[in-house]
Amino acid sequence: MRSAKDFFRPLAVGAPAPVREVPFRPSRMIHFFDPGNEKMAAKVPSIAPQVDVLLGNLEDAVQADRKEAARNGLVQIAKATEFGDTQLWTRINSLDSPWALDDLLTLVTEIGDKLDVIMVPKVEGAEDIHYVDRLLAQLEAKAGITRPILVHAILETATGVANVEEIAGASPRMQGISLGPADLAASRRMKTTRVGGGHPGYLVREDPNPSDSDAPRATFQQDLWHYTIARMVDACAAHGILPYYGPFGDIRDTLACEDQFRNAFLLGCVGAWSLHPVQIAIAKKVFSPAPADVAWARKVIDAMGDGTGAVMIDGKMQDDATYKQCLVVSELADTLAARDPELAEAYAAAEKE
Ligand SMILES: CC(C)(COP(=O)(O)OP(=O)(O)OC[C@H]1O[C@@H](n2cnc3c(N)ncnc32)[C@H](O)[C@@H]1OP(=O)(O)O)[C@@H](O)C(=O)NCCC(=O)NCCSC(=O)C[C@H](O)C(=O)O
Ligand SMILES: [Mg+2]
Repeated sequence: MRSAKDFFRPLAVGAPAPVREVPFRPSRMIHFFDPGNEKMAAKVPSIAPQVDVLLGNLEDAVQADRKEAARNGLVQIAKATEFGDTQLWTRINSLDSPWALDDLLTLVTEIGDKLDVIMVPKVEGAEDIHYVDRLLAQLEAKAGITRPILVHAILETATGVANVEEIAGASPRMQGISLGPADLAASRRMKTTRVGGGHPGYLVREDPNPSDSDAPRATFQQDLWHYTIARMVDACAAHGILPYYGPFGDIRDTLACEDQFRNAFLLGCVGAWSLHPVQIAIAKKVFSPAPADVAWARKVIDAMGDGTGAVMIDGKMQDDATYKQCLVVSELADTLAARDPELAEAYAAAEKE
């Protein structure tokens, strides 16, 4: 067994030192595109400034005979594009596929200095992260990369969910985890045929009316993903990494997409995937705290002084714990406002009201 003291030592001679804390950079939307698709690739220069993260997807949704085109397309795009503050991520093929090794070999040696995070699909346990961790260190050393590339796992098998805590803590490279509801549904043998979102059949029904057994009984649709997201959020928080809702496949149902994203935001997620340009604005809106909430949080922080004790504000009791919640909202708002001048203005205006 390796000593805990070795955790922050490079795994290969010449590789950069691992990070001690995951940098919190805005990542409200991880925008997926297929780098081998000419139409999507042509949109990269205009989409990059609108999104927090641009992700060149090499895995599912890229046809088997287009895998190399996608990989090479990403190399070309990364070399030709100046991304500014926007992060560049990729999703490699799954570790048991014929493409994963070449994905890593090519991307790290060709564009490793531009890649912030590598998303690894279908992660089942710490051993998958350990494999990627060592290989990345060797490739970083070979390519002369000076800052470590971080790793993001997708939670999309029943085994992965069972092992989510060990995955979250498997390496200092771990940046975050996303829910992969489509593969997870298949892995669990759920009887859905969707990518994320709810299902009208997954519901709770109101009790019968004792005085009128024929009276209609209301039903309430439940969230299929609540358990998994809550578990993922706890695992991520315990290990200081970031949780994300994954994809919402019904592109036209922007309202339900917004609801799913908001549930995830309220439960602790910092972002979601956007699969189509129309989902970018939804994620931006949902994963940026509302100006009124930020103004309230700042009012509580100002009133609470050193954050201890109890006070009443507008009829509501505030104490150390609400102070801490308000710090979460206010600090997130500060980070996002530093990237987004419109948001900064909206927060400043709400504070004056
Ligand atoms: C979902 C799509 C296939 C829809 O594409 P399309 O039918 O072309 O949509 P539109 O006609 O509305 O597109 C309008 C224009 O916008 C471009 N476009 C579309 N999507 C993107 C994008 N993501 N980035 C950039 N540009 C985009 C179109 O090319 C049109 O251009 P033009 O004709 O010039 O105006 C498509 O959106 C798509 O493929 N999206 C990505 C899908 C994807 O990445 N899927 C994988 C992630 S989800 C997953 O893997 C499941 C998960 O792992 C799990 O297990 O849960
Ligand atoms: Mg998947």
